[in-house]
Amino acid sequence: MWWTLLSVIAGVLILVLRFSTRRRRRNEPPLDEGWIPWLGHAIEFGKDAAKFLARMKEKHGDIFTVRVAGLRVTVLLDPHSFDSVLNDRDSFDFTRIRSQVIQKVFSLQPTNIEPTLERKWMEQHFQGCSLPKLSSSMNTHLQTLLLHCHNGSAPSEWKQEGLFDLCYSLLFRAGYLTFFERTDNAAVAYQEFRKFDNLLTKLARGSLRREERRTVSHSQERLWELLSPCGLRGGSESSTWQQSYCDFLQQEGINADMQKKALLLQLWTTQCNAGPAAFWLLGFLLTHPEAMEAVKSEIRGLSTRRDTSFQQPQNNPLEAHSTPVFDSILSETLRLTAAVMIRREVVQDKILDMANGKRYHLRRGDRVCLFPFLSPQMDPQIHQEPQTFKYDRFLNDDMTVKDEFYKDGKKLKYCSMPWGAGKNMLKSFPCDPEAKLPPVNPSRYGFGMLQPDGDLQVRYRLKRT
Ligand code: HEM
Ligand SMILES: CCCCC[C@H](O)/C=C/[C@@H]1[C@@H](C/C=C\CCCC(=O)O)[C@@H]2C[C@H]1OO2
Repeated sequence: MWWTLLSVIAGVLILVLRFSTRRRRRNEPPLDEGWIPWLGHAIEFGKDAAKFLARMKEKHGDIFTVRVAGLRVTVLLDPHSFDSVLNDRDSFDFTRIRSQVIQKVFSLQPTNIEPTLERKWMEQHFQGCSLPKLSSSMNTHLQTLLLHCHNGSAPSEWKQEGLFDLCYSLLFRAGYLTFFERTDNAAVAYQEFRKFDNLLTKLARGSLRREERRTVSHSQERLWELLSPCGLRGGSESSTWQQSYCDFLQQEGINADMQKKALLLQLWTTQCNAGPAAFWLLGFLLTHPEAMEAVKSEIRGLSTRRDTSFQQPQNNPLEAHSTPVFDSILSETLRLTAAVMIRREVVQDKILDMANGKRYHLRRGDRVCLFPFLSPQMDPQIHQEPQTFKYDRFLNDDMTVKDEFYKDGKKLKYCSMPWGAGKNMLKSFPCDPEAKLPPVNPSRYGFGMLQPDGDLQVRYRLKRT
């Protein structure tokens, strides 16, 4: 009896292994299936994608195919060859992957909205004439929040807090007030947003525990509620970005339930990167006195100029002037901490031409993934000592912005890709002067700006000017 059962199980296992594994064909990239049936490398990938892909790069080179949760993913790590993928929209599609992840994370059903129509709407509301208005409103909200961030204590008194929470909370609330104009609930929205954002990578990978699933559902419900005025117009003349977006969705036949879910997607995409980016930028400055001195000196130089832009609270002087030192520090921060994954589905068999002349056959139904964080951003051939923060890495000797970088003697079109492939006054100190920045949370590779594992405690107060 036992023997029969065991041999049936063994037979099924052999069949699963036989049909779920694949052999590498001639002209295909090196194939690494991993040893766990079906899952392949999914666990290692989800735990720390950068570490896993660096190990695979070491083993196979700039292109290889790995098995991840039933899918074959061809990873391309040669930035000179990125355009072979990015410029071929007939063979590589991103709409299906995007809708799948959006459905999983935001419960948003795929719609028939033409992607170019939505992009056009976004451009109209975020770029061109709309941008200065948004930017000025953001600056005003930031200043107001900074003046009131002392919860009753005098603004000039020292306060201690984790820098990450300080930055994320400030940037989120200012962004929320700018886009959603709901003055009553920004702090509550932030609390719920952080709970949701903390579990978002697990939600996307389908690895939430039961308790975590409850937390996510509860935060989603609360956020939908907070964002929900779609269709329940307050004043008929309401002209917020939020109302206008809902009108656009309504015209495209999207019902009220989906509209509020779409608003949460927009809240997340517009707010999930700025706070963490501000944290890393300030964190690097606070732990690198030389960089702090250089940027302060650049700003002092600007503020002694005889112009009025510094006197208008709604203006951000950095927007109106050339600030190569600040720009270099920002580029260096993003090089080290922005980690998007550019994923595509291969929709027809394709011969991929690499910049070195090699050609690889890619199979229809597989996925392709570019991970610019590993290369170009952390590639030692492109950026010397890539793990080290060098504030002047993006500066030329004559103090102009440096944007020429090389790999294999050839100039790179992409030397850092924090923005993916789309077209698209506070005084503070670390509490401990020797403090180091916390390491990154490795589960967030692939989801935009990285977040720290831990925090950097700072003391801060508003500086009298
Ligand atoms: C350092 C800060 C930021 C980084 C690193 C960042 C990065 C990105 C990346 C990688 C994408 C995906 C592009 C693609 O699909 O190819 C994206 C999309 C987008 N970002 Fe940002 N972003 C930042 C800040 C912001 C801010 C402050 C806003 C708005 C207030 C914003 C609004 C958007 C929007 C609307 C999209 C399009 C989303 C979509 O396609 O549905 N981002 N961003
Ligand atoms: C999980 C939400 C998908 C949002 C889609 C939006 O177009 C992209 C916005 C990016 C987002 C990148 C992070 C994760 C995308 C995962 C999709 C995939 O695996 O292909 C984040 C906000 C914007 O920049 O960073």
